[in-house]
Amino acid sequence: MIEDLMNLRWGIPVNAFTVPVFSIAVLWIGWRIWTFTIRPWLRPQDPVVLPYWIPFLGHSFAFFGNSDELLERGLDYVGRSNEIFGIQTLKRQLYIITNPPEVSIAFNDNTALHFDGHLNELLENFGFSKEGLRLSWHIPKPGDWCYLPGNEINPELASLNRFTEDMYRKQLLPGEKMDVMSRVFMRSVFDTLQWDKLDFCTVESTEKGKLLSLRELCRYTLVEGATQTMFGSHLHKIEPRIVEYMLRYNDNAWMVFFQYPDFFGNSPITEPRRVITETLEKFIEMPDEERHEQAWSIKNILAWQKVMNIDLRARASVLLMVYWAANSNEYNISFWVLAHLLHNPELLRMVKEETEAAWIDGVLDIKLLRTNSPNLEAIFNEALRLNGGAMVSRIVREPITLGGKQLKPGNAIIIPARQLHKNEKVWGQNSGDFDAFRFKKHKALSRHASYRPFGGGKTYCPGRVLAKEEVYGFLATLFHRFDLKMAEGKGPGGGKQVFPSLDDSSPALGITGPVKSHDVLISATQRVV
Ligand code: HEM
Repeated sequence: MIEDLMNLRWGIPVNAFTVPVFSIAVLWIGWRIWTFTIRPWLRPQDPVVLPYWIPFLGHSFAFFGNSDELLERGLDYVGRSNEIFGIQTLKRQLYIITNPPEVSIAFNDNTALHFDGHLNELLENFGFSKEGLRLSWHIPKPGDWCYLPGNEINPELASLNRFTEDMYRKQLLPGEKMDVMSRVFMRSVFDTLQWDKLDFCTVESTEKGKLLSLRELCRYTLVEGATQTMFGSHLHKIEPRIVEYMLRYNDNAWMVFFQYPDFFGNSPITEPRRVITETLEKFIEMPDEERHEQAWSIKNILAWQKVMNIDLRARASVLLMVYWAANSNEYNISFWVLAHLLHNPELLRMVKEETEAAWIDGVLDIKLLRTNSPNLEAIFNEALRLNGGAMVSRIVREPITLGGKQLKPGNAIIIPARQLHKNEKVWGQNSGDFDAFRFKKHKALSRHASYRPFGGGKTYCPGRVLAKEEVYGFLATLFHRFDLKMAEGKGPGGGKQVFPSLDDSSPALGITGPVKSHDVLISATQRVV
């Protein structure tokens, strides 16, 4: 029949090459018409799937490349109505949720939409074996090796994963334990930001002052600070270049999250991942009394991991996950806030007034700074809005109808911050522009369902208040010790510097940084304080 169709109908010569090619073409056209025209018409209750060319592979490559562009294409496909649509990856379909009421429902539903399935995948991606995974969910029962009633570490006898979550929440949410972390962080910033120690970000030094790279200034200072809050100086003693490796890890961390294939061990994530994991393993193997600078939560997590007897690699993987969460966003958000301030001297002056007011008799009052800086707060929120690209994910565990669409178990939902933060129906026609006073003029916007820089629901970032203290404290120290302005004549052709662009070349996990070759060069002089 195929031969008849080819020869008689279209006059295509019939041979061993044309018959299979023609058959595949017919099948492919049939698949496209069925999948993207007939089925959506027959099943309007299913989310519309953004059309793709290759069955099974779907949008996998586009998602790993520029996921932002792919999601925007999806929004265009549904007429920017914000109805739920699907994109197909190798593993499963991803339902993209961008309509504020549905976002709120999705964050609050912990039954049909579940984080644990996603956590299992994350743990495996980070290096857990099947056995490690089994042990990490095991709830101690009478008679078990790990059943230690009356123990002070885990009195509720929770599974290791639940215990770990409990530990970092207790450590990070506002209270005395968070304050300890904040103080350690600030001590590190005070130590790093010394005029004679700025080599790590100095591009040029003259008698009049220094030319600094904003990018390097933020990257090193903030990751160094976060490392100290969790591990004190222990990791540095094992691996002096730990901050450099962590930054390289961060630059490519999406490869771990999305299981990007590592061809022949040459992936840019391979070396930093190996070095950090080995460093953490050596840290874990140190006697407890020698790890005296570690954070309270790290000490407890390691103690219960030991009771559960999970393998060393799995123990290090958990630490790496928490270490990554604690340091991967602050340097990028600091970069963007400072880039806006340096490009607008009047904004810089206003913010400096606020940060200077928090220095009382030479001591920085971090609580005063956090709660009493309305301009800085508005600029911080706006920078989070424009550059926050987290894609929160949950696995669909039970059938659920959301926004009139039926979501199928086994697939996943994605709530993409960037698309929520650019929704013109919420943020207006200038949603893509930086408006320094947007959040000052409309205070309720920071609580809007379409504003999610810190995620939401069960995994709502526990470090959000600490993050604010860290970023504000960094800026306050910088402005107190140095006079900074945008360097003149460093732009194209010796002109004004161009505002850096967002790097959207790979899937975003949190605050996205600038394109790698973009920076802001700063003229800095030392202030006499
Ligand atoms: C501007 C800075 C920060 C941003 C934008 C940010 C963003 C986020 C987001 C979007 C999530 C949710 C991820 C998800 O649901 O998949 C999250 C979770 C988390 N964040 Fe942050 N974060 C920041 C700072 C911090 C800091 C400073 C720490 C710790 C010191 C931290 C620790 C965590 C932890 C442990 C989680 C996991 C919570 C859970 O799964 O229960 N974050 N963060």
